[in-house]
Amino acid sequence: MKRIFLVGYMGAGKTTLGKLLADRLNFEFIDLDLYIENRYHKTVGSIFAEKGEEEFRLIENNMLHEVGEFENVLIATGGGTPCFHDNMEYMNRRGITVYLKTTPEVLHRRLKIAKGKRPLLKGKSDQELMDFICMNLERRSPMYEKSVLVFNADKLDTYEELEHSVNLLAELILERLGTDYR
Ligand SMILES: Nc1ncnc2c1ncn2[C@@H]1O[C@H](COP(=O)(O)OP(=O)(O)O)[C@@H](O)[C@H]1O
Ligand SMILES: O=C(O)C1=C[C@@H](OP(=O)(O)O)[C@@H](O)[C@H](O)C1
Ligand SMILES: [Mg+2]
Repeated sequence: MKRIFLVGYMGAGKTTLGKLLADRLNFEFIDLDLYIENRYHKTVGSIFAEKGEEEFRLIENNMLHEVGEFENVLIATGGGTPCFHDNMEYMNRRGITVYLKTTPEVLHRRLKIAKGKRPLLKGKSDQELMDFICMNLERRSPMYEKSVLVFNADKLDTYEELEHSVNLLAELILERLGTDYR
């Protein structure tokens, strides 16, 4: 079953780490948000604004089921993906799920500078952002924790840290896949 799903909160590093990890494992990289944006010719932000979150979650569910049919792919999901519809169960049936786990403090530091293109965070003050992350992460964690693998993704800030994390995670996944792709 050569299909990997990265899950975790916004800012956990699914997109950043995912790209490098896919290269390392020789898997095709798919970012679910980008896949949706290409298909709908709209940004995630404008889908939220024009159709609302409920409609976005239906689109996300449909597109997940589409990419979940592909082989040899590493899919970076959106932070909310595991928390709606049958998505988490579906991913666990279709491949290896990996939870990129991060503390609220690290997420806050990253998202402070990257909240603009995330509709759920837009316009929040620093304090509001911290409160939202803590509350929302607590609610979502039980879904993330259903992943097959859990990986600490707090250290992705420098190139060295990122490379180290990619190496560690690649080892973990290769072990799980039971096949040597190196
Ligand atoms: N090149 C970069 N320069 C500065 N910060 C970055 C860079 N790449 C990622 N980050 C930070 O790390 C966070 C994690 O990025 P991302 O991979 O987009 O997370 P996710 O896909 O899980 O939401 C970003 O929101 C940003 O704060
Ligand atoms: O957590 C969420 O509900 C969302 C996370 C985003 O993806 P990232 O986790 O890549 O930021 C994107 O799918 C959308 O803005 C909603
Ligand atoms: Mg992302």
